[in-house]
Amino acid sequence: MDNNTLHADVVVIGFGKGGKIAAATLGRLGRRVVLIERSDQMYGGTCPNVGCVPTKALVHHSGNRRPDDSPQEWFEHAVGQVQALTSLFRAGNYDALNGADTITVITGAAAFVDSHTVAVGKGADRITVTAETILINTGSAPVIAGIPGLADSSRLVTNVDLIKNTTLPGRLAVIGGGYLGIEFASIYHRFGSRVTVFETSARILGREDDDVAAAAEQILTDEGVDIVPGSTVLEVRDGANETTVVYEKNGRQHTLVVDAVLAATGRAPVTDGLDLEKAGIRTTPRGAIEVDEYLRTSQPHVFALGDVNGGPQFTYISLDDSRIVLDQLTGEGKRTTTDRVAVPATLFMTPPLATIGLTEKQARAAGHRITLARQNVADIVAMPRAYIVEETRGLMKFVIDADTDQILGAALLSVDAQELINTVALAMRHGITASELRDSIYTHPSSTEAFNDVIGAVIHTDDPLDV
Ligand SMILES: Cc1cc2nc3c(=O)[nH]c(=O)nc-3n(C[C@H](O)[C@H](O)[C@H](O)COP(=O)(O)OP(=O)(O)OC[C@H]3O[C@@H](n4cnc5c(N)ncnc54)[C@H](O)[C@@H]3O)c2cc1C
Ligand SMILES: NC(=O)c1ccc[n+]([C@@H]2O[C@H](COP(=O)([O-])OP(=O)(O)OC[C@H]3O[C@@H](n4cnc5c(N)ncnc54)[C@H](O)[C@@H]3O)[C@@H](O)[C@H]2O)c1
Repeated sequence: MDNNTLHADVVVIGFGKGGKIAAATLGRLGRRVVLIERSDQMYGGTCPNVGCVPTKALVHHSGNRRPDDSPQEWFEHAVGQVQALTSLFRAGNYDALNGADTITVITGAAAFVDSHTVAVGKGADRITVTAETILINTGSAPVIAGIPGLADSSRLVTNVDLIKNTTLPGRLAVIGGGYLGIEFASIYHRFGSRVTVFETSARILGREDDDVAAAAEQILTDEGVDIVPGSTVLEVRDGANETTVVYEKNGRQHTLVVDAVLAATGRAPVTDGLDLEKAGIRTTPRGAIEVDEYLRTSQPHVFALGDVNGGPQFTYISLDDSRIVLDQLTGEGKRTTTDRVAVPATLFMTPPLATIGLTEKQARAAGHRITLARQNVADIVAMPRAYIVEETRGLMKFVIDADTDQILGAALLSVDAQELINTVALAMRHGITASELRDSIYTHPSSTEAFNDVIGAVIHTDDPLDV
């Protein structure tokens, strides 16, 4: 074969979490793997380059700014630190794969030629790769809402622009009060931007119970973030030096002048340019690649992993997708997406909001008789750590099945919540009851020992005997 025609056992399209883990594992097992990534700035995918890692590093740096530090200088320094970190991770990701004898990394956008062949590049530079198995791991990209003037605005920014630009926007409008919008609102406010969040729903964080979303909203508004729930952005109008956001709230029209507008209204699977139709690979009405519970597409030798398959958009889900695919390719072929129990999530505002399982609303709708336990962090006597680290804001809430004492769900808006939720997840997965979690021995002073108090702090029960 010439240099422009390769044959591999496995081709991976996209250097995301699931794809790279699958590539590394298969390479170690002696399979010939070709991984194709369209951008030399994206080795390792979204998470280490423009997603989880830089945003959480910015949470860290924004929290360290002292009142007398110049916002612009502090921000520029922070972006520099974050870029150094992401460069390091990017290089590490590239070397880890391309350094292996069995793995070749090609940089360029891949497209299907037929169901066993993908091509990269054009003309004399075109490389064609055929393979028995193909993994698609092309991730997701921001949805730009169809608001007049938004897509063409010179001040429209995405997570990628914000993370890389060293100029701190003086006034930032965030459209969307979900994970991305609230994390950026919290971060940029703490760096010194004047931040306004526009959310169409009656509340930000609409998936959470009202008491939890209200507590998160209160923390943000107390800090000085402006939140405009129940609003509709009608137009984004560029001026010479600034942009005007025109919006409606309670039937009245208002304007806000800003320096940047962040689109945070969701992310859609990336399938553009893949020429899926040439391979006979179907997509869903929402634009995701259609997969079964083993992540096989409509072509059984082609798998789709991570955000592109329309599943929950988290790095650890992409990682778990790779376990399912590897089990198909090298294991017993039993693992499926339906095996997942109690998948936690954390929104990294300050303090973080970590959630798992059913909300109170969902538990009631599902017909459970429930016991509710909830305490404000400031009132949790067993958790002096909150006072030690001077972060006593937030609350912890547990939704417990009154009949079985199993934990149905939890929402922890608290310092260290991103760690605490993993203990709750483990308990839920392994059938550890709420009482057992409450009565366990935890180190002191730690945040986990809050469970000793909170799970006993019953505020409501559906059990008639207890009323
Ligand atoms: C700002 C932000 C913060 C986030 N924070 C968190 C967090 O804290 N925790 C968490 O769990 N999740 C977080 N997420 C979500 C998480 O980043 C994603 O769910 C995860 O990265 C998806 O990984 P993936 O494997 O699907 O693919 P990705 O990591 O998105 O990788 C896909 C890769 O495919 C490449 N590609 C696309 N098309 C082609 C093509 N035709 N040819 C070749 N290559 C192609 C892309 O360039 C990209 O590198 C965050 C997301 C964002 C945007
Ligand atoms: N910490 C994390 O794990 C993390 C952080 C960032 C992003 N993510 C992932 O990325 C995904 C995408 O994040 P996201 O925040 O963009 O999406 P999202 O779905 O979480 O939130 C979008 C929000 O925008 C609102 N909205 C939609 N259209 C609107 C409009 N025209 N005007 C105003 N508001 C509007 C929705 O009601 C919703 O509240 C998340 O769902 C999450 O899976 C994860």
